[in-house]
Amino acid sequence: MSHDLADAGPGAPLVRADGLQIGYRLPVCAPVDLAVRPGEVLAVVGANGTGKSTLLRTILGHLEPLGGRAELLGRPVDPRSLDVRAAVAQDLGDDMFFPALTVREHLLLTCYGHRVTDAEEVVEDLLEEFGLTDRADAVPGALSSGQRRRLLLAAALARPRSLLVLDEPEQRLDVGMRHHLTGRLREEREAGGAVLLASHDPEVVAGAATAVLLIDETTTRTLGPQDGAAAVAAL
Ligand SMILES: Nc1ncnc2c1ncn2[C@@H]1O[C@H](COP(=O)(O)OP(=O)(O)OP(=O)(O)O)[C@@H](O)[C@H]1O
Repeated sequence: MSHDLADAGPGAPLVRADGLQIGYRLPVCAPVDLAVRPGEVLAVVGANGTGKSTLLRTILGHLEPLGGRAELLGRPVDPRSLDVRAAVAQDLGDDMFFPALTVREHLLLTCYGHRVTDAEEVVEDLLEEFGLTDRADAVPGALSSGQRRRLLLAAALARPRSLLVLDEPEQRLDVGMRHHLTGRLREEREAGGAVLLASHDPEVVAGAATAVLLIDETTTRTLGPQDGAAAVAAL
């Protein structure tokens, strides 16, 4: 799963923010400090509209920071960098597909693009894991919303990565698949991967996170997984 990092030494944060101000001309929340190292899962939580998606997009370089600093792989964020694209898998929940490619072809394309050996086997396993085997020859337009979400997750997991960034991956999943996702994220960290995710799901937070960042307009707080899950449940 893991990809060698050019500059980051062992245990160095794969993603880091210092006094990072995020928003659209005006900040949407308090400045953010965070670091995610190999083997850590940081869950960003907060009420609707507090800026979780904005934070992930800024850290990935899709949005410019309003102030402060963000780093990926120990360097200022550059989403075009080959190292970043090779090391960072992401699923931000956007239904972005090639309309004429099937489910299986999307996953194979992802594997080929990232030089996955035994791509066919990897893809068949992911189809099975995410309950998509029966839909492998369907095009995205013919899928249900939940099936499209599972395809996005499967695609993020089909490729090698050192850092996985997920925006509310539990959305549109049934209880069983949310439970599976929790275990999958735990396995990711146990294998030395790093995960940064936004979540509204107490089970995902309690079961997978190693730390929780609670954000709102005026403050940010770092909590343990159990307190973080309780904070999510109380939102
Ligand atoms: N493209 C945009 N231009 C201007 N404002 C935006 C844009 N996208 C989001 N916002 C605003 O920024 C704030 C933070 O939105 P964001 O989507 O980051 O919140 P969130 O915490 O992810 O919310 P949710 O839990 O509902 O997904 C909200 O007030 C939102 O309306």
